[in-house]
Amino acid sequence: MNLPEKYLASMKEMLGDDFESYLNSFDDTRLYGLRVNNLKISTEDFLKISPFKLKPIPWIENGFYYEEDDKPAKHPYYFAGLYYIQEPSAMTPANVLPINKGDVVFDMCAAPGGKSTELAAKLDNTGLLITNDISNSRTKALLKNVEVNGDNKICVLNEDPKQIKDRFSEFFDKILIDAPCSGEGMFRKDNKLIKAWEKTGPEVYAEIQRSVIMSGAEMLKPGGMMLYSTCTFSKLEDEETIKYLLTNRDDFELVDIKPYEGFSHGFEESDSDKEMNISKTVRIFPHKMEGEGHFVALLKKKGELDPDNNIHFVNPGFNNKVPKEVTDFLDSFNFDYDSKYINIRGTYCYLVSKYMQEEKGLRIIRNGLLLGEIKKNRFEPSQALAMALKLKDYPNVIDLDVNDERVVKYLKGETLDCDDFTDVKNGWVLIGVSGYPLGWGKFNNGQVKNKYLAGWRWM
Ligand SMILES: C[S@@+](CC[C@H](N)C(=O)[O-])C[C@H]1O[C@@H](n2cnc3c(N)ncnc32)[C@H](O)[C@@H]1O
Repeated sequence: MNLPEKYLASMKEMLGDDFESYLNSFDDTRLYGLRVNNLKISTEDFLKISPFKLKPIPWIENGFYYEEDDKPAKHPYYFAGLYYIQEPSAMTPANVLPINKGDVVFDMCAAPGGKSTELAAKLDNTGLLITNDISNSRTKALLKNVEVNGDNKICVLNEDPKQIKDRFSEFFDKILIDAPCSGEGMFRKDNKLIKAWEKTGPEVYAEIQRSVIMSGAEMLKPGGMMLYSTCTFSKLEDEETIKYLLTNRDDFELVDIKPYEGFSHGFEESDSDKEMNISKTVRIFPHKMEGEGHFVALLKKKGELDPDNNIHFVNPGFNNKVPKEVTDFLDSFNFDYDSKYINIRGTYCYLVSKYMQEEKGLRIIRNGLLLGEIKKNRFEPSQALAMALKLKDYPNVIDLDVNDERVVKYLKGETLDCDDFTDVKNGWVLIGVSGYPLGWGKFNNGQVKNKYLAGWRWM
């Protein structure tokens, strides 16, 4: 592997005696990780049904290493949203940021959703998660991932944080900034990032990171917590970004992160670094533990946030009449909703978190859970709604065994013969795999017309 001279020199300076073992780590086998989606399944239950050779990631309760030939992205449970595939050290930020049920949370640089899906699982469909990315094309993958995950108290935005910081001033209880960075920690995993580093190095990213973290500081409530992370080793992008924040905002302080034997401390190089407690930040190095590389800093904004009496902005609700075909459908099964928060936009219906601001002036990719579409006085439930349900909540279900060949046929968009399901009634049917929803079908005398979202099909 050809690493840039300038990069090697900076790593040598940073690591000293450890430099050789860092270089040797490029010969180690690549690490693959998956994180169980506890919104849908407990880690214990997942382990009972997992077909993969898993090994626990010691510092992440719901994280596991898998082996390359396991191919978890080609398994029906992946389509059911039971896990998210993620590099092990990248699981750390969302794991470290403490989330309470009911929190209003902002994931500022979120696409494709690796951190947001875990934050949403911790929220357990309470509160609000605003998940944002500046790149419009990347928000498409973000939306898909939060929908597969089954999240319903979400809003996906496509904004530059600078543009919205005044509007969301002191709005959030928790903020996660997984900043755009030069990606040095991913060099082992992806050679393309080395070329990109040569074109756009730490200096360019450091400027963006300072802007993003300062916007985050304004949007956090006093007493709230903010997590800053990168997947790079550059001090300029890591410790220096935190020092920039702490120098400019004396209402922020670093907080201890639960230790793990493989974690390294951030570099504390001067008296002022010591005063700022820079060593409370955590570095993950691939020669010290089984993770590719990350930097994580947990910060608190001074003040008090009382989890039992936390005041949020509450939206008065939408002033639209919800058509009867929509409420008839939603009332036909076990679904908890307040019709005041159903927003009708054209033919589409959304269930929005009561903590979300008005949409006007925001570049919204999705506000709330897309419930479905009204078509000629009929209601068609959405793929996102199917993913947000539990199979037991819907009365008309075809639950296929994971080894049943009809599961893959369904995911490929094919019509299914299901006359062995004698109890199923004609009409909307929720198709499941071994107890977990995959999507909708229309049952008609033993045949299922496939309603799985075309863009999500198994290829
Ligand atoms: C490291 S990636 C995020 C990965 C994501 N958190 C995950 O775990 O899947 C950084 C993201 O920041 C976005 N980004 C770049 N500049 C930004 C800015 N000024 N504000 C918000 N997002 C930005 C990029 O488009 C990119 O998707």
